[in-house]
Amino acid sequence: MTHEFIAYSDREALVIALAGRLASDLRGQLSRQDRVALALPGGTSPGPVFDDLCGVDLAWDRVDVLLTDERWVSEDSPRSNTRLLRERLMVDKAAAAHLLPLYRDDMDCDAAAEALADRIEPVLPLGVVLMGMGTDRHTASIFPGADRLDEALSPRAPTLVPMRAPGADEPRVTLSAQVLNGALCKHVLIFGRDKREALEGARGLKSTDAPINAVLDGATVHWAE
Ligand SMILES: O=C1O[C@H](COP(=O)(O)O)[C@@H](O)[C@H](O)[C@H]1O
Repeated sequence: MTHEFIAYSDREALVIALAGRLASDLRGQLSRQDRVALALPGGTSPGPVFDDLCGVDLAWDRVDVLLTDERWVSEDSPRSNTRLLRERLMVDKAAAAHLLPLYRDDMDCDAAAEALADRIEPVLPLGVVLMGMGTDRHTASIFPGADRLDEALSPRAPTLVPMRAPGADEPRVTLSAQVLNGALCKHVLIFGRDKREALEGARGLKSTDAPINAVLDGATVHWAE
């Protein structure tokens, strides 16, 4: 399994470099094709990257933005990843991008997964993906011990998998490892010594114990303390 690991001097340096890298990946793909799909994580880490990325000059009207995963909570919840995207990415120049939400308030996540997947599939494969990781080594909402973990890791996985896990506070939907791995450019963002240790400790573990391992091949990991 090969991935590149970049350690930055501090978080600010990481944020500037990563936003620049995502922008250049997007520009490169937009120079060769009409549209690009960009998948982004939620949680606590990516907000500052979104703050920088949203102001960059590129053909945002040709970018389809989606989440790597969503917590099944309405958009007025502070835990909503869609809310984070709307507030921190879909502003400034990036407001011209097309957002494909991973949440519906009229259904539970099991009933909605297929309908949401129908809207995502026309924009696949992903052009660029940024993923996060928890200290339990979950990525997107592919958690160790989750009820549909094997399905989310399978090469025959559906696009979007509903997920419940002991480590997740609420039901989720997540892009499967197959969809995440289909991206032309893969990046992982992690902050803090504990996450670096978790990543190093994942070496040699099965993906069921360390789901991050299922998406690391060919990825660039961006880390700062
Ligand atoms: O719950 C989630 O967790 C991961 C990691 O989040 P962080 O707060 O530790 O940065 C995130 O990548 C994922 O999108 C999110 O739903």
